[in-house]
Amino acid sequence: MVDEQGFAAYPAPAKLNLFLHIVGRRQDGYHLLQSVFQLIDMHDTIYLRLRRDGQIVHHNPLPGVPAELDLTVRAARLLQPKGSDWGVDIRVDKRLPMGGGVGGGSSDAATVLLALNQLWQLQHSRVDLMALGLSLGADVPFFIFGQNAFVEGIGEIMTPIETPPRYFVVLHPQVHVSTPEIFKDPLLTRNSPSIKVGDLEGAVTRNDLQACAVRKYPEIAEQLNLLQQFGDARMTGSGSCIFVEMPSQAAANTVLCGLLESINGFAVQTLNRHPLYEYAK
Ligand SMILES: C[C@](O)(CO)[C@H](O)COP(=O)(O)OP(=O)(O)OC[C@H]1O[C@@H](n2ccc(N)nc2=O)[C@H](O)[C@@H]1O
Ligand SMILES: Nc1ncnc2c1ncn2[C@@H]1O[C@H](COP(=O)(O)OP(=O)(O)OP(=O)(O)O)[C@@H](O)[C@H]1O
Repeated sequence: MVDEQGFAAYPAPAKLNLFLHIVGRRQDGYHLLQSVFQLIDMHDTIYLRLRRDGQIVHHNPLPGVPAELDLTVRAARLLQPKGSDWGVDIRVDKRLPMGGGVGGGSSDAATVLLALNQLWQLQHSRVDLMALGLSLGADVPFFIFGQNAFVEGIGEIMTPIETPPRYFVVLHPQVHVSTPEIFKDPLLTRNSPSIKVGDLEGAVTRNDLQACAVRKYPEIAEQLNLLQQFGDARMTGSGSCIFVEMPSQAAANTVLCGLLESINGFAVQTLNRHPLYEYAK
């Protein structure tokens, strides 16, 4: 759907890391992880309008993120063929908590790659877009993959998995967690035993980054305590967001309504596929 200014809307959904184990470290310092990445129905919306003057223009840069550093602009530049007159106007309706561990920036970048691949008639394959996306962030390939997945490597090796429909309460403690800072922590567990995708059912799992984040940010510890009364609450990614499963959307809403107004939260439902899944082959 195109609005009166000629912009078309493209969703950029969030993810939860249902667990995240660190199983090793590469020579370059990047960590080898194992995780289940689950798409959820909370999303940013990216508005795109084609240009034919080769320019990439961001109309509403995020506070603290200069346009040239925004992952949407970087994704468009990465995809733009050299000397091409294809360009794009970009507007972002930011809903996903930044630095929240729900992959907002990565998902925005993936949505731009998927949408512009079509709008600019480039016909890159899904695999090519995933490889391009990895240079923007470890989570970008997952969003281009577009299916819930058991993820390994630094985030680039994906095995699709079927996950049942589920409901979660997601809370956003108001702290900005630095991902590199958490990964650098000398106390980080880096030797969790490797598991096989076939052994996922019934496996005892956790988020290895959580202990470091809880030590550094008491706000995360407090809200985890709060959610733990409802179930096995844990952190997603490198935080700060935390989540707990609920039996239904109504139960998730009831929990949210019972929280202090100062607490930021969402009731979410899982997605089976990325809404732009069909944009890549
Ligand atoms: C931990 C996750 O949230 C899981 O979804 C992501 O893998 C993090 O992805 P991201 O926020 O897009 O992070 P990136 O921009 O790729 O990496 C930020 C920094 O985190 C560290 N990093 C990240 C991913 C990884 N597998 N090992 C790392 O050591 C590196 O120091 C890197 O410079
Ligand atoms: N379009 C964008 N949306 C959000 N952040 C962006 C964007 N472009 C650049 N950034 C930068 O990326 C940083 C991380 O943002 P993001 O919201 O993706 O973190 P995250 O949810 O913790 O990611 P992850 O789950 O991948 O660790 C931001 O603090 C911001 O400086």
